[in-house]
Amino acid sequence: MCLLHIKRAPIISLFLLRIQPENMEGLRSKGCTTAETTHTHPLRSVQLLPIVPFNRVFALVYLCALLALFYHHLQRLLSSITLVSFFINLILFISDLVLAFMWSTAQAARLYPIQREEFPENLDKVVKRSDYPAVDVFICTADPTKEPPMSVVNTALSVMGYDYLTEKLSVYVSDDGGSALTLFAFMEAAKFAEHWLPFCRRNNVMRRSPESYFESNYSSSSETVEIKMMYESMKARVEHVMEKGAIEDEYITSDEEHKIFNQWTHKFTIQNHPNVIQILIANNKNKDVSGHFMPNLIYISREKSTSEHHRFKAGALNVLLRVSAVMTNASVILTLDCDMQSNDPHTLKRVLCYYLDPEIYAKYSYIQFPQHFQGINKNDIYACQFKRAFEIQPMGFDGLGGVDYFGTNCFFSRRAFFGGPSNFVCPEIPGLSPSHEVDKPIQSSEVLALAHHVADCNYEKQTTWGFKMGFRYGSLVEDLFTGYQMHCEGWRSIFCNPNRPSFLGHAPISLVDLLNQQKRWVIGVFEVGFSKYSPLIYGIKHMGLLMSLLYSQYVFWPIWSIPISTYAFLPQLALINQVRIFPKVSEPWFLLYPFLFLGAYGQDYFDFVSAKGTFQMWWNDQRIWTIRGLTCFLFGSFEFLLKSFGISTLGFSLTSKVVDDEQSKRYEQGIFDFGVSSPMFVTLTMAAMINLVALILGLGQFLKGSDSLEGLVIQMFIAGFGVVNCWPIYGAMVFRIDKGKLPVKITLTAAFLTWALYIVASFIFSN
Ligand SMILES: O=c1ccn([C@@H]2O[C@H](COP(=O)(O)OP(=O)(O)O[C@H]3O[C@H](CO)[C@@H](O)[C@H](O)[C@H]3O)[C@@H](O)[C@H]2O)c(=O)[nH]1
Ligand SMILES: [Mn+2]
Repeated sequence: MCLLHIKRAPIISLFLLRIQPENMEGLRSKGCTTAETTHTHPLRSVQLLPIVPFNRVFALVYLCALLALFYHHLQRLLSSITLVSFFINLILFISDLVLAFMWSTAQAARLYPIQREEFPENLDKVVKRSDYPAVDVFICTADPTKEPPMSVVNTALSVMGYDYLTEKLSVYVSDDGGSALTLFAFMEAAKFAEHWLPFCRRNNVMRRSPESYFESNYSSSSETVEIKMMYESMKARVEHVMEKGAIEDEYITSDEEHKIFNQWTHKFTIQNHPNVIQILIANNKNKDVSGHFMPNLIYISREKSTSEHHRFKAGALNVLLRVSAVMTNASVILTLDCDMQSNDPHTLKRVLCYYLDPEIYAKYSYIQFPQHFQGINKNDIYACQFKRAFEIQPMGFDGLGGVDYFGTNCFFSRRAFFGGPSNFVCPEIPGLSPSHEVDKPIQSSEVLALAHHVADCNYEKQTTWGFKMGFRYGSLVEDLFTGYQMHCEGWRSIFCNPNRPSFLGHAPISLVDLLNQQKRWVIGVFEVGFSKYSPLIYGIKHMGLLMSLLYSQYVFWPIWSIPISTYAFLPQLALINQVRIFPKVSEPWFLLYPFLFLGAYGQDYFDFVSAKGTFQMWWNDQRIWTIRGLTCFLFGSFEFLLKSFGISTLGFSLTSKVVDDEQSKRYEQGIFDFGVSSPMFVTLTMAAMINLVALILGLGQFLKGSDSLEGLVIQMFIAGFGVVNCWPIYGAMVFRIDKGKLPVKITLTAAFLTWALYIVASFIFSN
């Protein structure tokens, strides 16, 4: 059976097929020879992006310009007369070296980007519905105050509503917050699901999270009014319980429920408590109001003990992997964060367009869908969409051998958690093996006893969980690390980006939340980049040059802060002191600079708009890139250093999913939100001040008609560019009075430090 149909861009592809990386081999050989036989019902196609030839030629041209630049750099470095000029030249050289390295990593994504398409409508013509594989969904939550249970419940309902064989679907919820309130919300949700699931089926609802459905423009009828009332009353109960912080007796309706909540004894704390595993819906038992079986719904709060490291989300996912192996052991696993929801009930069919092919199942470890977000403001001022990482570069990764794992919206083959495709790592008990057949109902006492055993917090001792099996430990970005390790083991992966987003989620919408989130990522990626698994040492041996280069872009992500900080301060300080550090307009070397700048920015802009971005979005995206360079990249790197020296330990600081009304109003209006006194804002404000001062002084000289100006054009341009980028900061510093303005303390600290920097720089430059 061949389910593959390769569609290629003409002419160039013939050439490209010869030089494409071997990872595409599987797709190619199978596709070419057997596509014709099932041509009438293809399930998928692959296409090379037409931009590829241009990308390759441009990469060559740009490379030549870079070589010229470094020749010029070396020349200047060797001809430096004073120590000061030597150091300035050295800093510029290092910064440009980092830029060039990051450029080369980005090229890896531009050499072979592919786009896939699936045809789930053909599925029924090729396979019987009863042959569909079982699917286990993993949803993680960790704190009921930062991740409101109602929103987690909506996530679960949205996937429980998948258009699939309900007897083959199971939803596992991991609650690292160990909260009875979250469990209460899920017990309510299980009751509501009896009405909600048949309602969605009958009305062919596309967004099966009730909250989003009722926010949308649905057509009102007596049925919708009724179900909405049911939903609102459930929501009111959950929110009431949340407000009280406890479940009052009137909300507990049976002895069984009493027994469940009695597990929360006075000794029960978040850091120290026994396992709670609760089967809320069992698909062999519970039926919805229309008589249909429902998907399994299982709540798990794994055992925690202050003496055992719980390994954050990766630890939670590994518990889910084992408990689900004992209960249902589905061959396909979906991981979902609690801030994501299904936006398309037919997504599983799309996944089957790949996984029904045993060839694909044997070689590909996961199918990653992009993270799309709702509630992003018009121009995405904080660049929350991460278009480059979630949409553009994944196509490049995919063409080379496999997209990285984003931590959510990803369908794994269970087998991939147990060693490479040709190197099976056997779990310590046979009941956890991906090939093990579950033959007992999930509520049976044996199954439950084993489930409790494998969820114990010391179960992993003396096993290879987290190192050779399951989700990987050792990095705060367990997602990137896990996907990376799988690629090193020889797995490939698929990027699937349908027109209608399959998932929609929430991104942080306050600047400080965003920077803190990315500070955690910085630490996490460095934990990979500077480990023995670094792509430049380990990866290159296992995945080849291009894949490891591309991964390097992610694991060395924070080193952007070297060139960004240099270009945010050095040319400006030199300009203030009338010191020239770039070529004059009349020198031929001058031309390199506009070419390199416009070339990089232009290509980036093109990539961005090709992924349905707008000019303003792109502009905001590059602004946030510079802001990151001056804030979370710097501070995260520093924290990573402290951690490496054993001075501090770092945890997974959850991203808050709650915002106040004023904050979201400002966000909707596109106004930057500073508000809190984060030290990260100090460096940012300093850069804003220096750039403004440099530009004003530079313009002053210009009006005076000073001779030296010809040499300072590049510096003037950089300061001007800096000022335009810092625009929102000046407003927040001086003109605004709302709560989101820059705190006075920050402005004053930054002003003092800027002044100190200015004095020191003047002293240095005058010597
Ligand atoms: O000890 C923990 C910590 C977190 N989580 C869950 O992990 C998910 C992601 O946490 P969040 O605070 O939303 O982090 P983000 O930075 O928004 O998440 C991105 O980055 C993470 C890695 O840092 C990935 O795990 C995520 O999938 C990816 O979306 C949430 O569902 C949490 O409930 C746990 O289950 N246990
Ligand atoms: Mn998140």
